[in-house]
Amino acid sequence: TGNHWGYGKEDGPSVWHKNYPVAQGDRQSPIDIVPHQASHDPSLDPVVLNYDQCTSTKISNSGTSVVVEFDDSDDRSVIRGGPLDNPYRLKQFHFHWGGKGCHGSEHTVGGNSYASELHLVHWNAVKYKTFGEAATAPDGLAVLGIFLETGDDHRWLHVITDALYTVKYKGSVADFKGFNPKCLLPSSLHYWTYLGSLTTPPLHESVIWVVLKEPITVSEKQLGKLRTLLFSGEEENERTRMENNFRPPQLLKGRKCCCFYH
Ligand SMILES: O=C(O)Cc1ccc(OCc2ccccc2)cc1
Ligand SMILES: [Zn+2]
Repeated sequence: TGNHWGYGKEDGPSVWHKNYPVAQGDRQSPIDIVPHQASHDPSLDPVVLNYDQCTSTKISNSGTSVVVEFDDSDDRSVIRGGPLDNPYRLKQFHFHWGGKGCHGSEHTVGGNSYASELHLVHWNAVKYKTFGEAATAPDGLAVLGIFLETGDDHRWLHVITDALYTVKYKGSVADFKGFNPKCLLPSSLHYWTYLGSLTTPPLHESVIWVVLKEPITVSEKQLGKLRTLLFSGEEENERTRMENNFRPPQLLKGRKCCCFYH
């Protein structure tokens, strides 16, 4: 119905352009990051995450991912520095992942994809009044991308995976207070940055991407719990497992990807 989109054959990334023509724009995400072609920009500052006062409010199944929301009524949780001219407020984080044994990150590195990718979505509350307004502005959003690779259990991810049963179906929402995403960060904040877009419709070209080089490690078992979520709602008789909810890399179209070491 209408602008409904998904990750299936009929409604997936290859047909999004029909309802969202910007899908074929000049600054679409994700991209394949080629480390040796990324220019080292000495003017770039370290990225700074102030997540200390950060607490989550709720967890929900958006029908395309699992989303943890935050109270963004003040600057208690912000990302600043790096390529950013202002502090950007944390609004939500969500994941993209593959199917059993298949990789599911959105960005790729030298053509290689990771098992999954975590997106921490922030908005420029200095220049824009609401998230919705920022989401349509060229410098409105800053998304921190963190790769997940499989290995040992992640020490803190179980807090999220243990709550997934409460949001199994599309449209479900549950309380999810007190989770601080700083426990999901890798040890290094070395990053790549480039100008891109939302990786899901409406695909607005409003994202300054900051993609961390160092992945975090989660277990296959923990990733498998993400796949117990459903794309479908409780009322639907079709039960479609939520997996492979990633968009493949898009054309660079002349963009430069910069990198920062500190
Ligand atoms: O991280 C990503 O996948 C990009 C992304 C970031 C934010 C986001 O929020 C949903 C949304 C944004 C703007 C308008 C309507 C809905 C949707 C996608
Ligand atoms: Zn995302």
